[in-house]
Amino acid sequence: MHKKGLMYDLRLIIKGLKEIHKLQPWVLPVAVLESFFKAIAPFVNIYMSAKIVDELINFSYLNRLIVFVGITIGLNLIIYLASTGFEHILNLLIIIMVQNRDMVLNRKIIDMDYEHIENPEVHLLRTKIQEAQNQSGGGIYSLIKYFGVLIKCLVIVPISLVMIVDIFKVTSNESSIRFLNSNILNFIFIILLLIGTIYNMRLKENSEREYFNSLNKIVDYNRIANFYFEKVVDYNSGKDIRLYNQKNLFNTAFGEVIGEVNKIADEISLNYMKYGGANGFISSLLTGLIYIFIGLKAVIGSITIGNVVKYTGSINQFISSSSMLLVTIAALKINNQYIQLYLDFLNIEGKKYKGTLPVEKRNDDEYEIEFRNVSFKYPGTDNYVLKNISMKLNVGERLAIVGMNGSGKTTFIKLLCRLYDPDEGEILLNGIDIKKYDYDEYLSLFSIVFQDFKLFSFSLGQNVAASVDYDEDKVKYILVKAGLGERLNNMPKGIQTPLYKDFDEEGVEISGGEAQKIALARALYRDAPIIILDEPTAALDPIAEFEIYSKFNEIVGTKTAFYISHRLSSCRFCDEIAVFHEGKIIQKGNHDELVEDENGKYYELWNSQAQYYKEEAV
Ligand SMILES: Nc1ncnc2c1ncn2[C@@H]1O[C@H](COP(=O)(O)OP(=O)(O)OP(=O)(O)O)[C@@H](O)[C@H]1O
Repeated sequence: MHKKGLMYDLRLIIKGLKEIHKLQPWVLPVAVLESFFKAIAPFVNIYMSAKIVDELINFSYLNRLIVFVGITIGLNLIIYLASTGFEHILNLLIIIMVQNRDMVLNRKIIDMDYEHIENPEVHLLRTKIQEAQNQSGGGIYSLIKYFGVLIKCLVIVPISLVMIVDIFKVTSNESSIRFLNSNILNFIFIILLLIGTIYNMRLKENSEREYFNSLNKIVDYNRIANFYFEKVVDYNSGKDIRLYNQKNLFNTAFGEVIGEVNKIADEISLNYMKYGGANGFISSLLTGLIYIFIGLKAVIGSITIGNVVKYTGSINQFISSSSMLLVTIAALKINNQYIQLYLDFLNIEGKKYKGTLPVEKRNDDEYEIEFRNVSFKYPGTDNYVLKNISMKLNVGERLAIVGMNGSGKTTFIKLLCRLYDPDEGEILLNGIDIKKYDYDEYLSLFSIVFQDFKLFSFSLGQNVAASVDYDEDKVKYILVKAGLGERLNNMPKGIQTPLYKDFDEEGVEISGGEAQKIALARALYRDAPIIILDEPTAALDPIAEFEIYSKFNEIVGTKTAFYISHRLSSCRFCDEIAVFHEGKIIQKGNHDELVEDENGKYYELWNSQAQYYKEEAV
């Protein structure tokens, strides 16, 4: 929880401005210049109009009049050119700043420790930032906008005060007009003006606060609505929605959210009517008051007619800018919550210990891996998913990991490739704790196919090589090896064919089994010394599965291999099988040894599957 208060708000605004400066160093100076020129523009006209009117009334020299008109036109032109020029530059810079901001956020996610990616709180934080941006530009974008308005108000308020101050000078003591030219009238005017202005400011501030609060609520509902929308348009969810007739479920949930959003939209309109009406009324009173006061001063001759223009214009500028100043401060305070989200996200720290030790490059692929008393529970949970795991995998060996759903097999692999670090115990590579190795070098030892692998809407070749540039012959060779030769021949652009139709109409849709073969090919292309396959054949047809198994030794070669599967028959070719149960390794050995232990879990699992095959065969 962050401590709130004036200093907190100020500090946050400064931090936000520093971020803006990092994203695009020219945005702030250009915003200041743009606001400055916009702020002084009305005063040039107010001041020069007063001069021209006075000159017209006391007409003496045409030349002077021409000079005043010339100066007015000239200054207007310069200020117009400067302010529109800076406005254009600023808009361009803001576009660049926004792109850089998105890049910073995306890079942060890509570089983040994996455990943060799986953390729903981090996900929620990122979604909230995105929603605030989509909804109202909340965050960095709004900060630069409000900053510009703030500068403009901060320039206008003192200038207007300087321009007004003369009106309060008492110039004559003539008894008939003494009251009209007295400090008492000035005092009454100032008090009425202040009361009206402050009241109007409060009204505007309240109105904006309520508006922002309502927007804030909409951000939350929009997040939910977007979730449903994404699911509805996603063709993968489309099947389930239709087949299980979940249309009503979605329509009702969507309808409820839209209903809530509409309620808030009504609130906003009501709020505008309520505050807008009151604000308009007070503003009219104030304008009347100003004209009466200045008119009286003109009637008694204490100010010139030209100055009537100057004072009314300046007072109006003062009133509108001072209330805008307050509104902007309120808006900045509200925007601070989004700035805080942005900073919180950027400040998510990597907890992973990053070692520096280079991994020994071995031509013989002699890498030995040992788990020593490893225990682990997922962050934010209390249950150990792995308990006191100890095992050693010798060079070139194939280890099969079997066990019931949720017994910890995938988690074991996640620890091995340091997506998480163990809470207790250590994992060793050639006798050294894997944390000590340079992380990227360590990861380059592994070719992994997870069961929930993802392919992307790039070309087939780029998917296999996981890179923009690649060795085409090698990709083709490996695709054939992974059993995708025939499908490749049917692809319109061969390995250049884009996968999926997200970005390219010529993209091809692929089946689950084909996707699995491509994922396998990606692992093989990497040619790392340790290969990990998590349910690599689950989506394959029996023939493809048979082909992969029969080529398994050829595919794996001299590599060390970890192999997770629920099909025990496919684990028989492994040197060792580890049976996981409730986070522990309860049995170890090769198939023949394990199947002999009639009281063991492996025997139970094996028989339940074998029985199924036998029954099928009958
Ligand atoms: N990110 C996570 N956060 C919290 N708990 C998790 C997370 N991922 C997995 N678990 C839990 O850890 C346990 C082990 O999961 P794991 O995926 O390792 O099992 P598995 O043996 O691979 O299962 P399966 O055979 O179904 O793939 C499960 O109870 C699961 O709910």
